[in-house]
Amino acid sequence: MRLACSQPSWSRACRPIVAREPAPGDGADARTFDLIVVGAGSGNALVGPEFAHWSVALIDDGERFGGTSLNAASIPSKMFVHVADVAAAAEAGSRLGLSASVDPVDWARVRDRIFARTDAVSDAGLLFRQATSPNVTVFRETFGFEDQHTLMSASGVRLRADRIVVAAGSRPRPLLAAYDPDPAILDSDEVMRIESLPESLVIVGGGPVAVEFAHVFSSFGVDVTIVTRSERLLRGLDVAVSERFTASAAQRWRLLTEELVEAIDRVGDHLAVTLESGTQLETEIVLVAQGRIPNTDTLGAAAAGFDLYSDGRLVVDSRQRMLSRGAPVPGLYALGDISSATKLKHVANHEARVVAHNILHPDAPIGGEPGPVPHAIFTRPQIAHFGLTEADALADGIDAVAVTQDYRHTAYGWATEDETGFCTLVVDRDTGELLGAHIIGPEASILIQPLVLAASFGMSVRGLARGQYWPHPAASEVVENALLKAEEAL
Ligand SMILES: Cc1cc2nc3c(=O)[nH]c(=O)nc-3n(C[C@H](O)[C@H](O)[C@H](O)COP(=O)(O)OP(=O)(O)OC[C@H]3O[C@@H](n4cnc5c(N)ncnc54)[C@H](O)[C@@H]3O)c2cc1C
Ligand SMILES: NC(=O)c1ccc[n+]([C@@H]2O[C@H](COP(=O)([O-])OP(=O)(O)OC[C@H]3O[C@@H](n4cnc5c(N)ncnc54)[C@H](O)[C@@H]3O)[C@@H](O)[C@H]2O)c1
Repeated sequence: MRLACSQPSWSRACRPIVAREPAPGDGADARTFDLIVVGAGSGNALVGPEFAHWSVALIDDGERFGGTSLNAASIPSKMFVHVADVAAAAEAGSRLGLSASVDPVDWARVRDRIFARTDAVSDAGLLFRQATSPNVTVFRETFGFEDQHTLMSASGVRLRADRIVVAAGSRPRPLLAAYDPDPAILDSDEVMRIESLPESLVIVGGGPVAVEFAHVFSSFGVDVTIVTRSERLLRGLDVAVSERFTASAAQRWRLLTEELVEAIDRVGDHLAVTLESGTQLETEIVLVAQGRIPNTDTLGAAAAGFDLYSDGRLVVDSRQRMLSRGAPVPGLYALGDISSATKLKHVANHEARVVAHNILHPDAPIGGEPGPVPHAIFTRPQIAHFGLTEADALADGIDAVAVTQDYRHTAYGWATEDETGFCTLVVDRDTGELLGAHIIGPEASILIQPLVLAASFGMSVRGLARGQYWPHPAASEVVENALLKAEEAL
């Protein structure tokens, strides 16, 4: 297998920048702006027309402009997932009386269609900022804090502002094992741009990145092995969902649980992966999917005196203000992966709206989450969830009841011959309100939304199913029936 580029396309040669002790007069020779935004992912979206009269420095060191979601995460990965879904649906046709198969996947066409679209959006976004946003100056290199209001780049550019937004995101956590750098040991930033499909892939990790890419590559005919230290995949989810998914995954992928990678060695065309148990795997490429670490180190955030969690995230209050020694630092805000415990794009987007409002309207600040945060995982089958599991609710001393509706007992489930899908609702017996919902099955990412709506607006499940029409025989009848069961159980 050849890689599209010998260097990881997303690697940044950024060294930690250690801040000096702030000194009086520091930053005097710096270029001064009304606002500095570090990170052109969700941070770029924050700078709307309402900032037209502000001078803004927009800093981003990514090889492609526009942040992780556009260039290396949610958007391209879901474009690959769509192709994988089409391939998987064709393969599944035999159970329904349809003979269909997938010819060898034209990887180059699949990949190039996706990146032609996202690269064009990235290029257009940069052009918009550089050519048609006269108040915005774009800086394309790594910056670090010199003091709490001054940033300095490796090349010596110094910028200063009273208001700074830190939206610098996160990066893949490196593999803790003995290995020499090898172009076939990849992270999620890199794996989508490989030159050709490998015959085999070992994925290290058991979270969303692992299971989404396992679905993509296995649907494209790659022999996939997952190595995870946990006893099952997606361990943070509702236990029944995690168990059902793990059982289904084990039928399609080689699954090695409670295993750690000890070493990776190159042997000719292949990599030899040695696990702590002594098991040896031979593979063409390895995908490291062991979570992400916030970019606070490259920013020198600790040395600048900002409060950090033990996992390296910036501490912010409900208004997204950055803290130093427990107190908000005037004018400084953070958002997205660099500060949020929930590393999701819709969370970063919401926080960007909060920050923009609070900068523009300091006398009428807003903050906090608008409701439960849904999380959809685009693997096969899809998974979506929010809120508490039944076990969480009981542990919190809440009088909760949980009900489960299987897909296979609905007309949609008959049509698709679904055997694995279900929807579990966790409901507060006192109020009838939804505390959580956990869905595994086709269209889960869409089916979750009426439940998010009900929970966000404090609706009781009483009357929720009967008080509206549900199109028959759509997948949404799974949710309708679950709500009817919940009402009966109260
Ligand atoms: C493979 C994958 C799939 C995902 N799929 C989904 C999904 O389906 N749905 C979902 O909601 N979420 C998904 N996520 C998570 C989502 O991508 C992130 O939560 C989101 O991109 C975070 O956005 P952000 O604005 O915080 O940071 P980013 O978009 O990462 O922006 C930060 C920017 O700051 C720049 N930067 C960092 N440090 C510095 C510095 N010191 N100086 C200058 N610039 C700097 C970086 O180059 C980067 O461009 C996925 C993540 C991955 C890895
Ligand atoms: N559909 C989506 O919304 C989506 C898709 C992909 C990624 N994401 C986001 O991107 C982030 C990264 O995803 P991820 O799957 O890489 O991370 P994750 O943190 O969810 O999972 C990481 C996996 O690696 C394992 N791991 C961590 N450290 C390890 C170590 N030292 N040794 C062995 N195993 C280790 C964990 O046990 C876990 O199985 C997540 O926060 C997720 O929310 C979201």
